Amino acid sequence: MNSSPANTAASGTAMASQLKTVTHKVPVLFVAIGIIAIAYIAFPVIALALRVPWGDFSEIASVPETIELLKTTLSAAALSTIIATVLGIGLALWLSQLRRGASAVRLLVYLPLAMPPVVSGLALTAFVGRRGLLAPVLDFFGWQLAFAFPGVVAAHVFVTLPFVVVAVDSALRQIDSEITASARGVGIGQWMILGRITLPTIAPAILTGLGLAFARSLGEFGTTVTFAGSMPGVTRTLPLGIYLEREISAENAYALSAILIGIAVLSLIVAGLPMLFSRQATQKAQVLGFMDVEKLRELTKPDVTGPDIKVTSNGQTTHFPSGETTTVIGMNGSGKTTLMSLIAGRLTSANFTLHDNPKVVLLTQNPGLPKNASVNQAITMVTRSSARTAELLAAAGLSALSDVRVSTLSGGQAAQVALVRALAARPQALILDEPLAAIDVSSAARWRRFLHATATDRTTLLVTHNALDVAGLSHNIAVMEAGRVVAFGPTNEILSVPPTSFVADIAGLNRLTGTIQSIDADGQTVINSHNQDIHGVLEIRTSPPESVLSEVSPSKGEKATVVFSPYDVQLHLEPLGKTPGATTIRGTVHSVTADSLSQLSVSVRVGSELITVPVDASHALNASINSVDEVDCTIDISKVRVYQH
Ligand SMILES: Nc1ncnc2c1ncn2[C@@H]1O[C@H](COP(=O)(O)OP(=O)(O)OP(=O)(O)O)[C@@H](O)[C@H]1O
Repeated sequence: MNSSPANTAASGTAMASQLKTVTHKVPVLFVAIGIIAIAYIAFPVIALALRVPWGDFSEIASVPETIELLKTTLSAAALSTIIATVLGIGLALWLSQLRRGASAVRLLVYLPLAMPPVVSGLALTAFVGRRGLLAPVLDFFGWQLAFAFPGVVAAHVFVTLPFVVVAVDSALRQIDSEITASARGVGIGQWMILGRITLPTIAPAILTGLGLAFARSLGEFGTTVTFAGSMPGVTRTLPLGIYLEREISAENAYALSAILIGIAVLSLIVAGLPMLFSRQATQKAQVLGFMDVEKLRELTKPDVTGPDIKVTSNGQTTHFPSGETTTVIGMNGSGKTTLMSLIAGRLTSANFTLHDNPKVVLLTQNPGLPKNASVNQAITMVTRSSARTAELLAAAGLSALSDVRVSTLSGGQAAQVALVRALAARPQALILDEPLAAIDVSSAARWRRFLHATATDRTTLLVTHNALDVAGLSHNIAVMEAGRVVAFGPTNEILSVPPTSFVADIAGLNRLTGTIQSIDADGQTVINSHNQDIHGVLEIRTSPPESVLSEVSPSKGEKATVVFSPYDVQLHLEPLGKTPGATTIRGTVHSVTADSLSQLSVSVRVGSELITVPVDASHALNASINSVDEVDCTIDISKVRVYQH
């Protein structure tokens, strides 16, 4: 049956509506503990509710004394919550960028939570009381805090501030740092990052902090009575009123307590409402369009072509030419990401210099898109024009994603949107770290076509482990090992004379190292590699890349590299005598892997190095190759290339 795009989308929608996350049950023990914990809180509240004289409740609630208590309580709570929220958000934002001393500041901010209320009141008295440290300043301005309403607010701010800081600080610490780093990288200003990315992300935490601060302020007692006293209509809040009423009429005290609990519950509900109504965003299955390579190229071209990227790292200078793509390859941990982060200005080091200052955009494997924004909004933060964003998305074939929330994008969709956003900044230098790894084969092919077409517009550095990227996109290769560029040169030269075994793997070649034993007039050379003599033909390179390989007249005892194709190797399970015209390498079988159902690759260990030999699957099975078997590998001498180090 044919499935049209419309059908596919419709079935995708139907699927999305049926999706539910599987919840994993916790052991019954924890259910029991949870119930005990809830009961521990609920039963005292229920017991209190049973003692409230509900028949007289409205009368008690409406007497002038109660209204007065409520006014003082609510105004102090509202004012102190506003002040604590402003101070708390500012402090938490500062803490989020503080490297040293952040733990000490956190300890200090959380201190009021651990201080006995009376001690907090005494501390405030010592600081801003009538004879406190700041008394001369307060007197100069004619301000009085102690035993006055501002003192109530000051006491409440002191005890509620930690609630806001704890909530906002922990939310800020959970923000993916790549989101803000990549936003800065594509040129989004710090106020826009704050207003459009950071604050919307932490909004639920701000509301939680605000609700907790308000509720805590409603119940504040000890600090207030110690610092501001209990003057009716001025500093006496509801908790103080309840405490005093307890001596006169327990029933009235219970009724006032019910009012206090009611307001506290209401404030927590109001603070939690946005989370209650915020539904988990979902995305319908989308059918993406086709890419218009030329249009996308036109829309993302830098205004001025940038200079070469010239960097000096640990005393070694490397040029990444403008208008070309350089693939940066190397084993895991060889320092590729670190070098790219240094070039993009995300890391600094005393041993690193970037000589020119092109407009660099780095796109890491993490798309770093703001989760709360739609795709359209995320890109418009860069373009500042929704019309241009729409053009970009259309050219990239991603219009269908325009209104989709970033948090609901699939990994491959997010990777493509992140590419569009990086390009929207019209970078002079584009650094891409495995940009196509998450993208499906046909979309990746389109992006490869685009990257190939746009290479002349800028300097492109591409960190990749993918041989297709290297073969299809790369003008030059930089090979990294142990934090250094150990070889740099045109792609075909680096691939034909792999400077490391890692590059040999990518190039699909076998590589062994050794020392030159002899060279005859025809260039026939004998190399001693792992105590074996290997015969080959010496190749003198006419344009050596800036690498470990160089053009010097070779002589006996010098280091050399032997290169040959796996397809030129014959594998023999029985020891061979001398074979005319061929060189023999003895090794042990290291592993056997299946390239396809009909073809296997046998990895043969030669000393500390490995070579690969493709063999017919049926042949290998008949011969039952084992990982410990000794084998002979023969290669036609004319197919063995020898290069001097
Ligand atoms: N020039 C350098 N100076 C100091 N430390 C470095 C340097 N280069 C790399 N490192 C350290 O080596 C580690 C690995 O580096 P990095 O993440 O850059 O490797 P990579 O090649 O990108 O690895 P992968 O392919 O796994 O992503 C990091 O902890 C990094 O801090």
